[in-house]
Amino acid sequence: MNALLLLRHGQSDWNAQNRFTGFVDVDLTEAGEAEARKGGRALRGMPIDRLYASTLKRAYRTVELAMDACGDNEKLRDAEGHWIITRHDDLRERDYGDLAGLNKAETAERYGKEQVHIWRRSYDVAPPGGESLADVVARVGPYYEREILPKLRAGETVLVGAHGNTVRALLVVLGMNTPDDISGVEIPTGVPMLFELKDGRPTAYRFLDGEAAAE
Ligand SMILES: O=C(O)[C@@H](CO)OP(=O)(O)O
Repeated sequence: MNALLLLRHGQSDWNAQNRFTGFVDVDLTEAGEAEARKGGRALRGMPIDRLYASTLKRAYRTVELAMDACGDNEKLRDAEGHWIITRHDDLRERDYGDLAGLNKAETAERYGKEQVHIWRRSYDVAPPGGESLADVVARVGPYYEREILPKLRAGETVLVGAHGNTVRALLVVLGMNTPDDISGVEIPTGVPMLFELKDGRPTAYRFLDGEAAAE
């Protein structure tokens, strides 16, 4: 049985500092690296055929660390021993535009909690100079249909290393959530999500907990 696996990156420097990140290419914290390894342990025994990630290092480094901790899957390494990961800009985090780099709590004090919540969690209101979740759906959806869905239909198990808002966008693309109820969905860092498939299309998902798997 094949599956789709989504993995939000581990904690980043700017997650830890509570700053809007978006397209800014910040690295993982040590805690984020540990989360990635823990997520990888939860993937042990999964017959993974293909790896995808965004072009941002917090996403592809999470996939690399998870795969290191996962063991096996040697066919997914290149001649130099690096993990073969298809990286694409369409899988990047939502562009936070003018908010990138700002502290989230300070921004809420300045513009009001409600306004900041709208920028962060509404479906179709974009933060100034940035992308709404609907914009992210419009770039992630076609990439998924074009690149990933055919692999699932061919029977492959695919791991995608992504971001909070690209995972949320994919939940809409996959029909797990709607534009109306996605605002209440938060994605934990470094915890793999396993999607069951029917005719290559995801029908349901659950989180795989690394610690439980390690025990
Ligand atoms: O700052 C960001 O890029 C994202 C993810 O960390 O933040 P938010 O959860 O507010 O959309």
